[in-house]
Amino acid sequence: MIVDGTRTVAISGKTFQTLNPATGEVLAVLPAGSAADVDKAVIVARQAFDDGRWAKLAPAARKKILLKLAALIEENTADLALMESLDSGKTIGDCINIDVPEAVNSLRWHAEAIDKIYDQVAPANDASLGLIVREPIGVVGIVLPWNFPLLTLAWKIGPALAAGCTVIVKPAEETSLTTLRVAELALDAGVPPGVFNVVTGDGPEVGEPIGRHPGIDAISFTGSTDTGRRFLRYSSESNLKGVVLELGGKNPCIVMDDAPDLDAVAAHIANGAFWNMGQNCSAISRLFVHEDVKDRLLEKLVDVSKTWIVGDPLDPDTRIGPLVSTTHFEKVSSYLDHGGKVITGGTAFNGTTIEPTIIEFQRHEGRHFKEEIFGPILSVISVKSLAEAVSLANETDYGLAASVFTGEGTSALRAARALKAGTVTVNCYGEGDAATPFGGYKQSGFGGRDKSLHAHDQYCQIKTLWVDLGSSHGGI
Ligand SMILES: NC(=O)C1=CN([C@@H]2O[C@H](COP(=O)(O)OP(=O)(O)OC[C@H]3O[C@@H](n4cnc5c(N)ncnc54)[C@H](O)[C@@H]3O)[C@@H](O)[C@H]2O)C=CC1
Ligand code: BAL
Repeated sequence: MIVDGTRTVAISGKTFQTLNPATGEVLAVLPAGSAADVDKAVIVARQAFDDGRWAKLAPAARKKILLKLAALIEENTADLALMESLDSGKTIGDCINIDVPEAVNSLRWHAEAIDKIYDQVAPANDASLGLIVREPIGVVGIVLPWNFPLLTLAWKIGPALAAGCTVIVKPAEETSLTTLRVAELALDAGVPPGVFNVVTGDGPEVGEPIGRHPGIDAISFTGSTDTGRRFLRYSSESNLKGVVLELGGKNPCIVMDDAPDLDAVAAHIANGAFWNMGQNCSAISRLFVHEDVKDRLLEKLVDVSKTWIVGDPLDPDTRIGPLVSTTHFEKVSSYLDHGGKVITGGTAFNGTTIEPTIIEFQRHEGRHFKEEIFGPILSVISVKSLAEAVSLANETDYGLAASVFTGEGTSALRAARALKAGTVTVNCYGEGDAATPFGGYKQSGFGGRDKSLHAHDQYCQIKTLWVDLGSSHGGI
C-alpha cells in the first residue's frame, strides 16, 4: 500500500495474491488492508488536506505537477502496459495503444483545465456582492473496477487532484498493480506525501470502511450496480458523503435498413461488443437490426468476428485474451447455453477464455436481454421499424450507452434523443474523449459524471459568499 508517501504493509500483516489470469501464476503478494488501514489513510489524507500542502497551491502549480505525472506515465508506457496486461488479462495491444495513452490524455486534460476555471459573480443589487466559488470537497474515497484499472484511476484522480482534494484509492483486488505504480510516480512528480494514498484489499474489508468512514467527504465509484447501491447505503448510514456512481450497462445498438456501409457497421459493432473481451460497461450487448438487412449484417459480423484473434494477451496481434478471473469466466460461460441460435463462437476454453460469440433470439426477453454479461457475447434480435427498436432498446434498467446506425439524419437524431442513455453514438461506437462527460441514466449511474469539466463537480463544494457593500456609503 502507499500511505503518507511510504510503501507499507497492512496493519494486520495479512496479504493476498494477485494472479495472472492467462496462466494462473502468482504475480505479486499484496497487503490485505482492513478498516484499520483505512483509518490510518484517512488521518493522513485529512492532515494533508487541512494543512493546505496541496489544496492551497495555486491551480497553476497543481497543474505543473499533474502534467509532470502525465509525462512520467507516458515515459513508463511499456512497463505500465505490461503490468496491466499481466494483472488483468487485457491485451498488450490495447494496453499500449489505448489504456496508457488515454490515461495520460485524461490527466493532461484535467491538469490543463484547472487554471482556466473561473469562479462567478452573481447578479445582485448595487449594495451587495455575491460570489459563487468552488472549493475542493476534501478527502475523496476512490473505489475502482478491474476492467480498466489505469484508465478509471486517471478519470478520477485527474479532476480530484486538480481540484485540490486528497485521495484514498482502493483498486479492485484483481488489479492493484498499476494504481500502486502510478502513486509512486505521483510522488516522483512532486505530489506531496499524504495526498495520493492507496489501500489495497477486497471490497468488504477496505471498500466498505471507505464507504462508511466519517472522515471521507466524497466517494467516486465505478463497478457493479449492486455494489453501487451499497455505497449509497454506507453514505446514508454514516456522514451523507457525496456519492458518484458509474455502474453497469446493457447497451443497445440499432441498425436500420438504410445504414450506409454495412462493412463499417459490422466493424464498429464487433469493436463495441468484443473490445476488452466485452468487459466494458459501455459494451454493445443487445443488437436490434432491421429485418431487411439482418442476414447481410450477420454474415459480415461473423466474418469480422473471425478476424479477432484469440490467444496470448502478450502477443500484439491478440484481440481476445482471458477474462479477468476464473470466477468471472464461470459467470460469463453460463450465458453460452441458455437458448437462442449461436451464429458464431460459443466456445469457452482453458477455463479462462471465451471466443467472440453472437446469439440470435426471437424475442427480447430472458437473461441475455436483462443482465449485464460483461463478456464477449452479443445478443441479436430483428426489428421492423426504428420505433420498435428504440422502444425495445429502452426496455432495460440500465442507460449507459447506445448506438444507432442509419443513413437518414433526422431519424438518427430522433432516435438519439429518444434513447435513454448517457452517451449515444450515431454511425459509430465509442465513449467520446476526455472532453465529453461519461455516465449513465437509470441504474447505470448516479450523482454525476466522469470526464470533462462536469467531472470537477464531483470533487468541489460550491460556496456562496455574500458581501454587504453598505448602502450607507454614499453610492461610491
Ligand atoms: N461498470 C463497470 O465498469 C463494471 C461493472 N462490473 C460488473 O460487476 C460484475 C461483478 O464484478 P465485481 O468485480 O464483483 O464488481 P464490484 O462492483 O463488486 O467491484 C468493483 C469494486 O468494488 C469493490 N467492492 C466489492 N464489494 C464491495 C463492498 N461490499 N463494499 C465496498 N466495495 C466493494 C471491489 O473490491 C472493487 O474495487 C461484473 O460481472 C460486471 O457485470 C464490474 C466491474 C466494472
Ligand atoms: N469503459 C471504460 C469504463 C468502464 O468500463 O467502467
